[in-house]
Amino acid sequence: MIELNNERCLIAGGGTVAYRKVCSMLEFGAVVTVVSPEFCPELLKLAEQVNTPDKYCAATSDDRGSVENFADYSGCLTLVKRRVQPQDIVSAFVVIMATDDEKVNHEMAELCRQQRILVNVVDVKADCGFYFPAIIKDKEVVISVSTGGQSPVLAGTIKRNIESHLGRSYGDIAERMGELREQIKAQIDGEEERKKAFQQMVRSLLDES
Ligand SMILES: C[C@@]1(CC(=O)O)c2cc3[nH]c(cc4nc(cc5[nH]c(cc(n2)[C@H]1CCC(=O)O)[C@@](C)(CC(=O)O)[C@@H]5CCC(=O)O)C(CC(=O)O)=C4CCC(=O)O)c(CCC(=O)O)c3CC(=O)O
Ligand SMILES: NC(=O)C1=CN([C@@H]2O[C@H](COP(=O)(O)OP(=O)(O)OC[C@H]3O[C@@H](n4cnc5c(N)ncnc54)[C@H](O)[C@@H]3O)[C@@H](O)[C@H]2O)C=CC1
Repeated sequence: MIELNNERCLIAGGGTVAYRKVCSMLEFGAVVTVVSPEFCPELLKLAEQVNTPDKYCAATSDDRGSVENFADYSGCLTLVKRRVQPQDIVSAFVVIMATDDEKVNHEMAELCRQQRILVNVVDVKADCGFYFPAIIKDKEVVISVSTGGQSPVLAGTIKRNIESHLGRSYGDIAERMGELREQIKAQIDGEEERKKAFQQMVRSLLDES
C-alpha cells in the first residue's frame, strides 16, 4: 500500500473513467487536480460536494496556468478547464492519464517516466507504472483485487463476490485493535506472547460483532 494522504495527484481527462479514478484517489486522501477541456456531470457534481464552503479549496476555472502553484489542501478536488500541459506534472506524486487521446496519454506517460513520477494510463496497460485494483474499503481496512491487467471485469466480479461474503465491519474491528495495540505493546514483553494476546483479542472482537 502506498500512502497517498495529502499527496498531489494529477488526472488528465474529465470523462467517466477519470471520475472513477478521482473517487479512488480522494478516498485515500490525495489532493486531486483534474485537467480537461470538458467534465462529465458526475465530476462537476463531485467537485461541488467536496468543495463545501468550510472546506473550500477550488472552483472550476478556464485559466489557471500551471497547476504546480496550487495550495495544498487535504482530500480536495480542483477542476482545471483546459487541455493538459507538460508542466502540469511538476510536483505531482502520481499522474493518471485518462483522456481519450492516445497520443497525449502516451506522451505524458513518457515524460512522467523520465521524471520518475508514478503514472497510470487508462487505455494502455503497457504504459502503466501501476494498475488500479478493484477496491473494497472499510475505514482503514482495504481489500484490493488485481488481475495484473488481464481482466478488469474479472477483478470487479471477484471484488463483488468477496463483498457479498464479508458480512461485518472489519473497519470497526481494525480501529479497536489499533487502539489496543499500543497498550498491549507496552504491557506485554515478548513477541510470541504479544501475538497470542492479539490473536485472542481479534477472536473475541469477531465473536462480539
Ligand atoms: C490495466 C488497468 C489500468 C488502470 O486503469 O489502472 C485497466 C486497463 C483497461 N481497462 C479497460 C477497460 C475496462 N475497465 C473496466 C473497469 C475497471 N478497470 C479497472 C482497472 C484497470 N483497467 C487496470 C487493471 C486492473 C486489473 O489488474 O485487472 C478497475 C478494476 C479499477 C478502476 O478503474 O478503478 C475497474 C473495475 C472496478 C470495479 O468493477 O470495481 C471496465 C468495466 C467497466 O467500465 O465497468 C472496462 C470495459 C471492459 C473491458 O474492456 O474489459 C481497458 C480497455 C479500454 C479500451 O477498450 O480502450 C484497459 C486498457 C488495457 O487493457 O490496456
Ligand atoms: N482503465 C479503465 O478502467 C478503462 C479505460 N477506458 C479508456 O479510458 C479512456 C477514457 O474513457 P472515458 O472517460 O469513457 O472517455 P470520455 O470520452 O468520456 O472522456 C475523455 C475526456 O478526455 C478529455 N480530453 C481529451 N483530450 C484532452 C487533453 N489533451 N487534455 C486533457 N483532457 C483531454 C475530454 O475532454 C474528455 O473529458 C478511453 O481511451 C477508454 O478507451 C475505458 C474503460 C475503462
